Amino acid sequence: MSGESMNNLQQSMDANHSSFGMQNGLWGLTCSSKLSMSQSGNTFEQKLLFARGIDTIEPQNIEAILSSQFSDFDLGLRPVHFDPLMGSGIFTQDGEQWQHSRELLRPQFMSNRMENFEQVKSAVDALIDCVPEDGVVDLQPLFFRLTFETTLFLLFGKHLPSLKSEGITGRESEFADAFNRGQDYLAQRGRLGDFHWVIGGKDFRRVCKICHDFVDGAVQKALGRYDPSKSTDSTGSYTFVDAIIEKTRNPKVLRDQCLNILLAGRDTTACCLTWTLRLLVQHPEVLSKLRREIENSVGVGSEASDPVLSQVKKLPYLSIVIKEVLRLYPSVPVNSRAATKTTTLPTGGGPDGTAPILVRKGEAVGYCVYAMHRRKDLFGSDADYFRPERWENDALKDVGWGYLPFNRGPRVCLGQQFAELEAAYTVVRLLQKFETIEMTEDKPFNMPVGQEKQVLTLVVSSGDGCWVKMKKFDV
Ligand code: HEM
Repeated sequence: MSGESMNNLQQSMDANHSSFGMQNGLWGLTCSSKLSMSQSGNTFEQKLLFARGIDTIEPQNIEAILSSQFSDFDLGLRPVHFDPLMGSGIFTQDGEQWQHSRELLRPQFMSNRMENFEQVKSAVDALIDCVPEDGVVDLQPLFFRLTFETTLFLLFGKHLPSLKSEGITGRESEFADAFNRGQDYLAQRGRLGDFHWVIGGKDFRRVCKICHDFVDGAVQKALGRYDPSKSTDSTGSYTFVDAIIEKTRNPKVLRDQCLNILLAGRDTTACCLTWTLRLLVQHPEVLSKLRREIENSVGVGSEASDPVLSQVKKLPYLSIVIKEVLRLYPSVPVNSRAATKTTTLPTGGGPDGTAPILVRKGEAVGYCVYAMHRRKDLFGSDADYFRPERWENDALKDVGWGYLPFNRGPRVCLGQQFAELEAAYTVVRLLQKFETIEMTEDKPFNMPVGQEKQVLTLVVSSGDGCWVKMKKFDV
């Protein structure tokens, strides 16, 4: 992971009043001080050269762009920025094309197949086996490999070309490296807005080709084994790619949809897991409370049995821990849409910033979930702190559009259920297997929450990884 390293997103936003919408693309955070801005509470109008845009952390406005005025907005330049790597898939489409993809993919996410969960289990076991004897390990790259492997499984099942027998958990594959680099390029293109074409040289073309060749190989295999007379393939299993093949055999369409899901599913969950472990280690009282919950429900120690799906779903403290992690570190921290016609947003205009605000056709509206999730008027005076208990007894039930880790509205995340389950299961297994998880002496992370080094690509990951020392339970 490379990308833009910064002390933290919030500081960058405060310093610049942010500018996450000006690029008329996705996650286009700029760091310019030459912007002309008019500030109205939580919504800002910005001008850069001839472009005007709106940035907002106002739930009402975000609800408008994502739901109540859905047709007034689209993805802006995202499809153009992402095209060389991702082509046309659910993540880059608008209008009828997007609707078609959503209808195609939605049933796959709904059918919560046990086979997927079994695969998550074996990938987590492999992760645990990667922890060295002395227990000192950076968990962040391991989480990235875990979610890469599980998302690939979701897409292709066991039928992957060129993966070694031990799976990609054993080594970073050429494809994984290329996909990482490709995403860095996409993030840079997003930040450059109309000038995205500056990024797109030989190396970018090379990584796109590696990714395309790999996915094309898996698609060809799936096409080869497809039997139209059966609703499962001839080996009895049924994967995302099989489902899409029932609607189209066009290899480019299949490649694009698969890459789009891989993009959506991998880094988001890996970042969630990284921040979860960092926050737990930084807050031993939360870690102990969580450990007690797991001990009392599914047991801990070398003899503890692998939890079943229904047990993982019924861990109330774990569920608010993950909720709180995604409040402080929403995997997609910055996002944007562009107006398809001249329209208004409910608030942010007029002398006191409470009147509707104009958005002209083509202008971008950026929204920063990261900053919104730290608003003290929404989450309390201790909003900057990690305190899962704030979610207890439905205390935040009225926060509505103020809490948005998975988006809402027609384009709400399709993988939410899968991601929550994968993250919860991984945490349970780690706490079952390891008696202690703590900071290392060499690389402690004592910075106050939010002030640590962060890396912003399409997601926000940790700039210092997640170095911990873990001790297994005695056998
Ligand atoms: C903690 C983990 C995750 C988080 C925080 C997350 C968050 C999000 C967000 C914010 C969006 C909206 C993006 C936009 O419209 O601009 C999104 C969309 C999406 N996510 Fe997730 N996601 C996670 C995991 C996953 C996983 C594991 C998958 C699939 C394997 C997935 C599949 C999708 C898809 C297909 C969309 C596009 C939906 C559409 O445009 O209709 N996500 N996700």
